Amino acid sequence: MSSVHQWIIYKEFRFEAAHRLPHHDGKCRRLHGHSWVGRVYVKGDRLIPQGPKQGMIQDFGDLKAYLKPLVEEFLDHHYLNETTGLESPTSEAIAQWVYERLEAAGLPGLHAVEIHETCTSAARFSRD
Ligand SMILES: Nc1nc2c(c(=O)[nH]1)N=C([C@H](O)[C@H](O)COP(=O)(O)OP(=O)(O)OP(=O)(O)O)CN2
Ligand SMILES: [Zn+2]
Repeated sequence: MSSVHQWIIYKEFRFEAAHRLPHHDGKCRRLHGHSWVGRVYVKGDRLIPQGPKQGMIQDFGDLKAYLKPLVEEFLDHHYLNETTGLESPTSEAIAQWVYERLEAAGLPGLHAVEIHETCTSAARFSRD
């Protein structure tokens, strides 16, 4: 009987951005900002056997390259309601938004995207 191997790695990304939740019944209705932390999780079932990426499922540097244009063009120092086009840019909605863009960019092994809005609040999006 053979065992199934699986590795999951993540790359963290950070951005400063403003948002508001226009339908919220509390303070989040008002324009405010966060130091957001995101994580993209990638899975793989084999380690690259040789060469400069030996022992990796994927190079963290390659993950960073997929994230960079998203962070620069849409997330860091942006108003998320405008740049994402989300009516209510919650952590949940932003996690899905990032996931779908990474998926469209063809990131191999994409597993999940996590968005931490504050030190105590986060959401994770993945597909079954
Ligand atoms: N499920 C969600 N709930 C809330 C979201 C969200 O994206 N998903 N967002 C907000 C607000 O944007 C708010 O900025 C964050 O809320 P909260 O964690 O309550 O922030 P606090 O600073 O009050 O956190 P404490 O650690 O409790 O002080 C609201 N809800
Ligand atoms: Zn907020």
